[in-house]
Amino acid sequence: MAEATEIRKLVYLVTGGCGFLGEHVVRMLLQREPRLSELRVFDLHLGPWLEELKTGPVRVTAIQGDVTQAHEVAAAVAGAHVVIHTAGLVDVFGRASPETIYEVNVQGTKNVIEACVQTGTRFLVYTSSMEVVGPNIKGHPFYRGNEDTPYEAVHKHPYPCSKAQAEQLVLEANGREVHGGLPLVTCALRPTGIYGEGHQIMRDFYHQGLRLGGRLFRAIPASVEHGRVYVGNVAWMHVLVARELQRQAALLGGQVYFCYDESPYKSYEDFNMEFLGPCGLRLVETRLLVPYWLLMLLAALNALLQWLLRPLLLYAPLLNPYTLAVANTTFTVSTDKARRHFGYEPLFSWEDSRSRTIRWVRAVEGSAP
Ligand SMILES: NC(=O)c1ccc[n+]([C@@H]2O[C@H](COP(=O)([O-])OP(=O)(O)OC[C@H]3O[C@@H](n4cnc5c(N)ncnc54)[C@H](O)[C@@H]3O)[C@@H](O)[C@H]2O)c1
Ligand SMILES: CC(C)CCC[C@@H](C)[C@H]1CC[C@H]2[C@@H]3[C@H](O)C=C4C[C@@H](O)CC[C@]4(C)[C@H]3CC[C@]12C
Repeated sequence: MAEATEIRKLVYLVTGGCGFLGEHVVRMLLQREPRLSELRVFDLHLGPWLEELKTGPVRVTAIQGDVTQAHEVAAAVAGAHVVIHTAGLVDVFGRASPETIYEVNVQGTKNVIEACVQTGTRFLVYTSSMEVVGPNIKGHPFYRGNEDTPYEAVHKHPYPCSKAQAEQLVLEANGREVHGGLPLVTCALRPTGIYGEGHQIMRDFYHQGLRLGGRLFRAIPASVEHGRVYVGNVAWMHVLVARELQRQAALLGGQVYFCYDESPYKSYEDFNMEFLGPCGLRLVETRLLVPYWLLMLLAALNALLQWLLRPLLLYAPLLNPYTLAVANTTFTVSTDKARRHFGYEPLFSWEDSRSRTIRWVRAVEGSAP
Protein backbone atom coordinates (compact mmCIF):
# COMPACT_ATOMS: atom_id res chain seq x y z
CA MET A 1 0.00 0.00 0.00
CA ALA A 2 2.80 2.38 1.00
CA GLU A 3 4.50 1.43 -2.24
CA ALA A 4 1.37 2.20 -4.29
CA THR A 5 1.02 5.69 -2.81
CA GLU A 6 4.72 6.34 -3.39
CA ILE A 7 4.42 5.37 -7.02
CA ARG A 8 1.21 7.32 -7.60
CA LYS A 9 2.44 10.87 -7.81
CA LEU A 10 1.69 12.17 -11.28
CA VAL A 11 -1.11 14.50 -12.33
CA TYR A 12 -2.31 14.20 -15.93
CA LEU A 13 -4.73 16.45 -17.76
CA VAL A 14 -6.65 15.22 -20.81
CA THR A 15 -8.34 17.98 -22.81
CA GLY A 16 -11.30 16.77 -24.84
CA GLY A 17 -11.40 13.84 -22.43
CA CYS A 18 -15.09 13.19 -23.06
CA GLY A 19 -14.77 12.86 -26.84
CA PHE A 20 -14.57 9.68 -28.89
CA LEU A 21 -10.78 9.37 -28.55
CA GLY A 22 -10.55 11.29 -25.27
CA GLU A 23 -12.73 8.81 -23.38
CA HIS A 24 -10.52 5.93 -24.52
CA VAL A 25 -7.40 7.87 -23.46
CA VAL A 26 -8.93 8.54 -20.04
CA ARG A 27 -9.88 4.89 -19.51
CA MET A 28 -6.51 3.67 -20.81
CA LEU A 29 -4.61 5.98 -18.46
CA LEU A 30 -6.57 4.63 -15.51
CA GLN A 31 -5.81 1.07 -16.57
CA ARG A 32 -2.23 1.40 -17.74
CA GLU A 33 -0.52 4.32 -16.00
CA PRO A 34 0.36 3.08 -12.51
CA ARG A 35 2.13 6.34 -11.55
CA LEU A 36 -1.07 8.36 -11.88
CA SER A 37 -2.41 10.05 -8.76
CA GLU A 38 -4.86 12.48 -10.32
CA LEU A 39 -6.50 12.54 -13.71
CA ARG A 40 -8.11 15.79 -14.79
CA VAL A 41 -10.66 15.48 -17.55
CA PHE A 42 -11.29 18.80 -19.26
CA ASP A 43 -14.08 19.15 -21.81
CA LEU A 44 -16.73 21.54 -23.03
CA HIS A 45 -19.30 18.80 -22.38
CA LEU A 46 -18.71 16.37 -19.54
CA GLY A 47 -20.00 12.80 -19.88
CA PRO A 48 -22.05 11.15 -17.10
CA TRP A 49 -19.80 8.05 -17.39
CA LEU A 50 -17.06 10.00 -15.58
CA GLU A 51 -18.90 9.45 -12.30
CA GLU A 52 -18.26 5.70 -12.37
CA LEU A 53 -14.49 6.35 -12.61
CA LYS A 54 -14.39 8.26 -9.36
CA THR A 55 -14.35 5.19 -7.12
CA GLY A 56 -10.87 3.90 -8.02
CA PRO A 57 -7.45 4.66 -6.53
CA VAL A 58 -6.86 7.61 -8.89
CA ARG A 59 -8.54 10.92 -8.17
CA VAL A 60 -10.60 11.77 -11.25
CA THR A 61 -11.38 15.48 -11.53
CA ALA A 62 -13.96 16.52 -14.10
CA ILE A 63 -13.48 20.08 -15.35
CA GLN A 64 -16.09 21.64 -17.57
CA GLY A 65 -14.19 24.21 -19.62
CA ASP A 66 -13.43 25.71 -22.99
CA VAL A 67 -9.96 25.55 -24.56
CA THR A 68 -10.58 28.89 -26.25
CA GLN A 69 -10.69 30.54 -22.80
CA ALA A 70 -7.07 30.99 -21.74
CA HIS A 71 -7.88 31.47 -18.04
CA GLU A 72 -9.93 28.25 -17.90
CA VAL A 73 -7.13 26.31 -19.53
CA ALA A 74 -4.47 27.80 -17.23
CA ALA A 75 -6.51 26.92 -14.14
CA ALA A 76 -6.89 23.32 -15.33
CA VAL A 77 -3.22 22.94 -16.30
CA ALA A 78 -1.76 24.42 -13.10
CA GLY A 79 -0.04 21.65 -11.16
CA ALA A 80 -0.34 19.00 -13.90
CA HIS A 81 2.81 17.11 -14.89
CA VAL A 82 1.55 16.03 -18.27
CA VAL A 83 -1.06 17.41 -20.67
CA ILE A 84 -2.61 15.25 -23.40
CA HIS A 85 -4.36 17.70 -25.69
CA THR A 86 -6.99 15.85 -27.72
CA ALA A 87 -9.70 18.55 -27.64
CA GLY A 88 -10.53 19.72 -31.11
CA LEU A 89 -13.28 20.57 -33.48
CA VAL A 90 -13.43 17.70 -35.98
CA ASP A 91 -15.56 19.07 -38.77
CA VAL A 92 -15.18 18.34 -42.46
CA PHE A 93 -18.89 18.68 -43.17
CA GLY A 94 -19.35 22.44 -42.75
CA ARG A 95 -21.23 22.24 -39.46
CA ALA A 96 -19.04 24.89 -37.82
CA SER A 97 -17.70 28.08 -39.35
CA PRO A 98 -14.01 28.22 -40.35
CA GLU A 99 -13.53 30.89 -37.65
CA THR A 100 -14.83 28.56 -34.95
CA ILE A 101 -12.64 25.71 -36.20
CA TYR A 102 -9.54 27.94 -36.01
CA GLU A 103 -10.57 29.32 -32.65
CA VAL A 104 -10.83 25.85 -31.09
CA ASN A 105 -8.04 24.05 -32.92
CA VAL A 106 -5.42 26.79 -33.22
CA GLN A 107 -6.17 29.33 -30.47
CA GLY A 108 -7.16 26.49 -28.13
CA THR A 109 -3.77 24.85 -28.72
CA LYS A 110 -1.96 28.17 -28.21
CA ASN A 111 -3.78 28.49 -24.90
CA VAL A 112 -2.68 25.02 -23.85
CA ILE A 113 0.96 25.75 -24.73
CA GLU A 114 0.93 29.11 -22.92
CA ALA A 115 -0.72 27.51 -19.89
CA CYS A 116 2.10 24.91 -19.75
CA VAL A 117 4.71 27.67 -19.99
CA GLN A 118 3.07 29.87 -17.34
CA THR A 119 2.35 27.12 -14.83
CA GLY A 120 5.50 25.02 -15.27
CA THR A 121 3.98 21.92 -16.89
CA ARG A 122 6.76 20.25 -18.84
CA PHE A 123 5.20 17.51 -20.96
CA LEU A 124 2.66 18.05 -23.72
CA VAL A 125 1.30 15.44 -26.13
CA TYR A 126 -0.80 16.80 -28.99
CA THR A 127 -3.34 14.75 -30.94
CA SER A 128 -2.68 15.89 -34.46
CA SER A 129 -4.02 14.12 -37.56
CA MET A 130 -2.84 12.44 -40.75
CA GLU A 131 -4.66 15.35 -42.39
CA VAL A 132 -1.76 17.70 -41.61
CA VAL A 133 0.00 15.75 -44.37
CA GLY A 134 -2.86 14.81 -46.66
CA PRO A 135 -4.68 13.86 -48.76
CA ASN A 136 -3.89 17.11 -50.53
CA ILE A 137 -6.35 19.00 -52.69
CA LYS A 138 -4.68 17.56 -55.81
CA GLY A 139 -5.66 14.03 -54.80
CA HIS A 140 -2.06 12.72 -54.82
CA PRO A 141 -1.86 9.22 -53.35
CA PHE A 142 0.22 8.64 -50.22
CA TYR A 143 1.02 4.95 -50.42
CA ARG A 144 2.51 3.19 -47.36
CA GLY A 145 4.18 6.47 -46.41
CA ASN A 146 6.04 7.23 -43.23
CA GLU A 147 6.93 10.39 -41.27
CA ASP A 148 9.76 11.18 -43.72
CA THR A 149 7.94 10.49 -46.97
CA PRO A 150 7.94 13.63 -49.13
CA TYR A 151 4.40 14.76 -49.94
CA GLU A 152 3.01 18.01 -51.24
CA ALA A 153 0.86 19.04 -48.29
CA VAL A 154 -1.45 21.71 -49.69
CA HIS A 155 -4.63 22.39 -47.75
CA LYS A 156 -7.55 24.68 -48.20
CA HIS A 157 -10.14 23.18 -45.90
CA PRO A 158 -10.25 24.78 -42.41
CA TYR A 159 -9.97 21.46 -40.54
CA PRO A 160 -6.64 20.22 -41.99
CA CYS A 161 -5.30 23.80 -42.11
CA SER A 162 -6.09 24.31 -38.43
CA LYS A 163 -4.61 20.94 -37.43
CA ALA A 164 -1.43 21.68 -39.41
CA GLN A 165 -1.05 25.10 -37.76
CA ALA A 166 -1.70 23.70 -34.30
CA GLU A 167 0.78 20.87 -34.82
CA GLN A 168 3.45 23.34 -35.91
CA LEU A 169 2.83 25.47 -32.80
CA VAL A 170 3.21 22.43 -30.57
CA LEU A 171 6.45 21.32 -32.23
CA GLU A 172 7.90 24.85 -32.17
CA ALA A 173 7.12 25.07 -28.46
CA ASN A 174 9.42 22.12 -27.75
CA GLY A 175 12.34 23.43 -25.70
CA ARG A 176 10.64 26.62 -24.50
CA GLU A 177 11.43 27.47 -20.93
CA VAL A 178 8.50 26.87 -18.61
CA HIS A 179 7.90 28.48 -15.20
CA GLY A 180 10.66 27.12 -12.98
CA GLY A 181 13.29 27.24 -15.71
CA LEU A 182 13.05 23.74 -17.22
CA PRO A 183 12.32 23.09 -20.91
CA LEU A 184 8.92 22.14 -22.31
CA VAL A 185 8.92 18.75 -24.07
CA THR A 186 6.29 18.26 -26.75
CA CYS A 187 5.36 15.80 -29.45
CA ALA A 188 2.47 15.18 -31.83
CA LEU A 189 0.65 11.99 -32.77
CA ARG A 190 -1.02 11.78 -36.16
CA PRO A 191 -3.82 9.21 -36.27
CA THR A 192 -5.26 8.18 -39.61
CA GLY A 193 -9.04 7.62 -39.64
CA ILE A 194 -9.88 6.28 -36.17
CA TYR A 195 -12.56 3.63 -35.70
CA GLY A 196 -13.94 1.70 -32.76
CA GLU A 197 -16.43 2.02 -29.94
CA GLY A 198 -18.04 5.47 -30.02
CA HIS A 199 -17.24 6.33 -33.65
CA GLN A 200 -20.02 8.68 -34.68
CA ILE A 201 -19.54 8.38 -38.48
CA MET A 202 -19.70 4.58 -38.25
CA ARG A 203 -22.92 4.95 -36.27
CA ASP A 204 -24.29 7.31 -38.96
CA PHE A 205 -23.44 4.86 -41.75
CA TYR A 206 -25.05 2.05 -39.79
CA HIS A 207 -28.30 3.93 -39.28
CA GLN A 208 -28.27 5.08 -42.89
CA GLY A 209 -27.91 1.43 -43.97
CA LEU A 210 -30.82 0.40 -41.75
CA ARG A 211 -32.96 3.15 -43.26
CA LEU A 212 -32.07 1.90 -46.75
CA GLY A 213 -33.31 -1.60 -45.96
CA GLY A 214 -29.97 -3.07 -44.88
CA ARG A 215 -28.01 -1.77 -47.86
CA LEU A 216 -25.25 0.74 -48.43
CA PHE A 217 -24.29 1.75 -51.96
CA ARG A 218 -20.68 1.72 -53.06
CA ALA A 219 -19.58 5.18 -54.12
CA ILE A 220 -15.78 4.87 -54.12
CA PRO A 221 -13.71 2.30 -56.07
CA ALA A 222 -12.48 -0.59 -53.92
CA SER A 223 -8.95 0.11 -55.19
CA VAL A 224 -8.68 3.37 -53.21
CA GLU A 225 -6.97 2.39 -49.96
CA HIS A 226 -7.27 4.10 -46.59
CA GLY A 227 -5.23 3.61 -43.45
CA ARG A 228 -7.43 3.19 -40.39
CA VAL A 229 -6.49 2.69 -36.78
CA TYR A 230 -8.35 1.26 -33.78
CA VAL A 231 -9.19 3.80 -31.08
CA GLY A 232 -7.82 1.58 -28.30
CA ASN A 233 -4.42 1.50 -30.00
CA VAL A 234 -4.47 5.28 -30.55
CA ALA A 235 -5.24 5.71 -26.83
CA TRP A 236 -2.47 3.28 -25.90
CA MET A 237 0.01 5.18 -28.05
CA HIS A 238 -0.91 8.40 -26.22
CA VAL A 239 -0.37 6.77 -22.82
CA LEU A 240 2.96 5.30 -23.88
CA VAL A 241 4.33 8.41 -25.56
CA ALA A 242 3.34 10.56 -22.55
CA ARG A 243 5.27 8.18 -20.29
CA GLU A 244 8.32 7.96 -22.53
CA LEU A 245 8.39 11.72 -23.17
CA GLN A 246 9.32 12.05 -19.51
CA ARG A 247 12.05 9.40 -19.77
CA GLN A 248 13.52 10.20 -23.17
CA ALA A 249 12.89 13.90 -23.66
CA ALA A 250 15.87 14.37 -25.98
CA LEU A 251 14.74 11.66 -28.41
CA LEU A 252 10.98 12.20 -28.41
CA GLY A 253 10.78 15.99 -27.93
CA GLY A 254 9.69 17.87 -31.05
CA GLN A 255 8.84 14.64 -32.94
CA VAL A 256 5.76 13.58 -34.87
CA TYR A 257 4.48 10.01 -35.05
CA PHE A 258 1.81 8.50 -37.23
CA CYS A 259 -0.61 6.33 -35.23
CA TYR A 260 -0.76 2.87 -36.73
CA ASP A 261 -1.72 -0.70 -35.97
CA GLU A 262 -2.44 -3.93 -37.84
CA SER A 263 -5.79 -2.87 -39.31
CA PRO A 264 -5.86 -3.85 -43.00
CA TYR A 265 -5.59 -1.30 -45.79
CA LYS A 266 -8.93 -1.11 -47.56
CA SER A 267 -11.24 1.39 -49.17
CA TYR A 268 -13.20 3.44 -46.64
CA GLU A 269 -16.42 1.63 -47.45
CA ASP A 270 -14.94 -1.87 -47.56
CA PHE A 271 -13.28 -1.25 -44.23
CA ASN A 272 -16.55 -0.13 -42.66
CA MET A 273 -18.17 -3.30 -43.98
CA GLU A 274 -15.77 -5.33 -41.80
CA PHE A 275 -18.07 -4.23 -38.95
CA LEU A 276 -21.34 -3.35 -40.63
CA GLY A 277 -21.40 -6.61 -42.65
CA PRO A 278 -21.57 -8.86 -39.57
CA CYS A 279 -24.31 -6.51 -38.26
CA GLY A 280 -26.53 -7.30 -41.23
CA LEU A 281 -25.71 -4.62 -43.82
CA ARG A 282 -24.47 -5.32 -47.33
CA LEU A 283 -22.58 -3.11 -49.76
CA VAL A 284 -24.28 -2.87 -53.12
CA GLU A 285 -22.00 -2.28 -56.11
CA THR A 286 -23.24 0.77 -57.97
CA ARG A 287 -20.18 1.97 -59.85
CA LEU A 288 -21.93 1.71 -63.18
CA LEU A 289 -24.96 3.55 -61.82
CA VAL A 290 -23.11 6.34 -60.03
CA PRO A 291 -20.11 7.49 -62.08
CA TYR A 292 -17.53 9.65 -60.37
CA TRP A 293 -18.48 12.78 -62.32
CA LEU A 294 -22.00 12.44 -60.96
CA LEU A 295 -20.70 12.14 -57.39
CA MET A 296 -18.66 15.29 -57.96
CA LEU A 297 -21.74 17.04 -59.24
CA LEU A 298 -23.77 15.91 -56.23
CA ALA A 299 -20.99 16.99 -53.88
CA ALA A 300 -20.86 20.42 -55.54
CA LEU A 301 -24.65 20.66 -55.35
CA ASN A 302 -24.51 19.84 -51.63
CA ALA A 303 -21.93 22.60 -51.13
CA LEU A 304 -24.12 25.07 -53.00
CA LEU A 305 -27.20 24.06 -51.02
CA GLN A 306 -25.25 24.38 -47.77
CA TRP A 307 -24.28 27.93 -48.72
CA LEU A 308 -27.76 28.91 -49.92
CA LEU A 309 -29.56 27.43 -46.92
CA ARG A 310 -27.08 28.68 -44.30
CA PRO A 311 -29.21 31.68 -43.26
CA LEU A 312 -32.20 29.35 -42.70
CA LEU A 313 -30.86 25.99 -41.55
CA LEU A 314 -27.75 23.88 -41.23
CA TYR A 315 -27.45 21.53 -44.20
CA ALA A 316 -24.33 19.40 -43.65
CA PRO A 317 -24.48 16.05 -45.48
CA LEU A 318 -21.57 13.56 -45.46
CA LEU A 319 -20.90 14.12 -49.15
CA ASN A 320 -19.18 17.37 -50.13
CA PRO A 321 -16.27 18.12 -52.46
CA TYR A 322 -13.74 17.79 -49.63
CA THR A 323 -15.01 14.49 -48.16
CA LEU A 324 -15.32 13.06 -51.66
CA ALA A 325 -11.71 14.00 -52.42
CA VAL A 326 -10.49 12.45 -49.14
CA ALA A 327 -12.58 9.31 -49.60
CA ASN A 328 -11.35 8.97 -53.19
CA THR A 329 -7.61 9.35 -52.50
CA THR A 330 -5.35 6.55 -51.34
CA PHE A 331 -3.71 7.47 -48.04
CA THR A 332 -1.95 4.66 -46.21
CA VAL A 333 0.77 4.75 -43.61
CA SER A 334 3.51 2.20 -43.04
CA THR A 335 6.05 3.11 -40.38
CA ASP A 336 7.81 1.80 -37.30
CA LYS A 337 8.98 5.14 -35.87
CA ALA A 338 6.86 4.87 -32.72
CA ARG A 339 8.15 1.34 -32.13
CA ARG A 340 11.76 2.43 -32.57
CA HIS A 341 11.46 5.56 -30.44
CA PHE A 342 9.27 4.42 -27.58
CA GLY A 343 8.60 0.72 -27.95
CA TYR A 344 5.03 1.07 -29.20
CA GLU A 345 3.31 -2.17 -30.19
CA PRO A 346 -0.45 -2.23 -30.76
CA LEU A 347 -2.24 -3.39 -27.62
CA PHE A 348 -5.20 -4.76 -29.60
CA SER A 349 -4.78 -7.15 -32.52
CA TRP A 350 -6.84 -6.59 -35.66
CA GLU A 351 -9.14 -9.48 -34.68
CA ASP A 352 -9.69 -7.98 -31.25
CA SER A 353 -10.23 -4.46 -32.62
CA ARG A 354 -12.69 -5.83 -35.15
CA SER A 355 -14.70 -7.90 -32.69
CA ARG A 356 -14.85 -5.08 -30.14
CA THR A 357 -16.12 -2.70 -32.81
CA ILE A 358 -18.69 -5.21 -34.07
CA ARG A 359 -19.92 -5.75 -30.51
CA TRP A 360 -20.32 -2.00 -30.14
CA VAL A 361 -22.20 -1.59 -33.45
CA ARG A 362 -24.55 -4.40 -32.38
CA ALA A 363 -25.20 -2.54 -29.14
CA VAL A 364 -25.92 0.63 -31.13
CA GLU A 365 -28.63 -1.32 -32.99
CA GLY A 366 -32.02 -0.02 -32.01
CA SER A 367 -30.58 3.11 -30.42
CA ALA A 368 -31.84 6.37 -31.89
CA PRO A 369 -29.79 7.74 -34.83
N1 LIG B 1 -11.76 10.85 -35.35
C1 LIG B 1 -10.72 10.69 -36.14
O1 LIG B 1 -10.74 9.89 -37.08
C2 LIG B 1 -9.46 11.49 -35.89
C3 LIG B 1 -8.34 11.21 -36.67
C4 LIG B 1 -7.18 11.92 -36.46
C5 LIG B 1 -7.11 12.86 -35.46
N2 LIG B 1 -8.19 13.14 -34.72
C6 LIG B 1 -8.05 14.16 -33.66
O2 LIG B 1 -8.32 13.54 -32.43
C7 LIG B 1 -8.89 14.48 -31.53
C8 LIG B 1 -10.17 13.91 -30.95
O3 LIG B 1 -11.07 13.67 -32.01
P1 LIG B 1 -12.40 12.84 -31.81
O4 LIG B 1 -12.64 12.10 -33.05
O5 LIG B 1 -12.36 12.14 -30.52
O6 LIG B 1 -13.46 14.03 -31.77
P2 LIG B 1 -14.62 14.29 -30.75
O7 LIG B 1 -15.42 15.42 -31.32
O8 LIG B 1 -15.33 13.05 -30.40
O9 LIG B 1 -13.84 14.79 -29.47
C9 LIG B 1 -13.37 16.08 -29.31
C10 LIG B 1 -13.67 16.51 -27.90
O10 LIG B 1 -13.18 17.85 -27.75
C11 LIG B 1 -14.15 18.58 -27.05
N3 LIG B 1 -14.08 19.98 -27.41
C12 LIG B 1 -14.43 20.56 -28.59
N4 LIG B 1 -14.30 21.88 -28.50
C13 LIG B 1 -13.84 22.14 -27.26
C14 LIG B 1 -13.52 23.33 -26.57
N5 LIG B 1 -13.66 24.52 -27.14
N6 LIG B 1 -13.09 23.24 -25.31
C15 LIG B 1 -12.98 22.04 -24.69
N7 LIG B 1 -13.27 20.89 -25.28
C16 LIG B 1 -13.70 20.95 -26.55
C17 LIG B 1 -15.49 18.00 -27.49
O11 LIG B 1 -16.51 18.32 -26.56
C18 LIG B 1 -15.18 16.55 -27.59
O12 LIG B 1 -15.46 15.89 -26.38
C19 LIG B 1 -9.11 15.76 -32.33
O13 LIG B 1 -8.09 16.67 -32.01
C20 LIG B 1 -9.01 15.31 -33.77
O14 LIG B 1 -8.54 16.34 -34.60
C21 LIG B 1 -9.38 12.46 -34.88
C1 LIG C 1 -18.25 9.54 -50.86
C2 LIG C 1 -19.01 9.45 -49.60
C3 LIG C 1 -20.30 8.75 -49.76
C4 LIG C 1 -18.19 8.78 -48.52
C5 LIG C 1 -17.88 9.77 -47.46
C6 LIG C 1 -16.87 9.23 -46.51
C7 LIG C 1 -16.26 10.38 -45.73
C8 LIG C 1 -17.34 11.00 -44.85
C9 LIG C 1 -15.04 9.90 -44.93
C10 LIG C 1 -13.98 9.28 -45.85
C11 LIG C 1 -12.63 9.49 -45.17
C12 LIG C 1 -12.96 10.12 -43.84
C13 LIG C 1 -11.89 10.92 -43.13
C14 LIG C 1 -10.64 10.08 -42.85
O1 LIG C 1 -10.99 8.83 -42.29
C15 LIG C 1 -9.71 10.75 -41.91
C16 LIG C 1 -10.06 11.80 -41.13
C17 LIG C 1 -9.00 12.44 -40.30
C18 LIG C 1 -9.47 12.94 -38.98
O2 LIG C 1 -8.53 13.84 -38.43
C19 LIG C 1 -10.84 13.56 -38.99
C20 LIG C 1 -11.84 12.71 -39.71
C21 LIG C 1 -11.41 12.40 -41.15
C22 LIG C 1 -11.32 13.71 -41.94
C23 LIG C 1 -12.45 11.44 -41.80
C24 LIG C 1 -13.79 12.19 -42.01
C25 LIG C 1 -14.80 11.38 -42.81
C26 LIG C 1 -14.23 10.95 -44.15
C27 LIG C 1 -13.94 12.17 -45.03
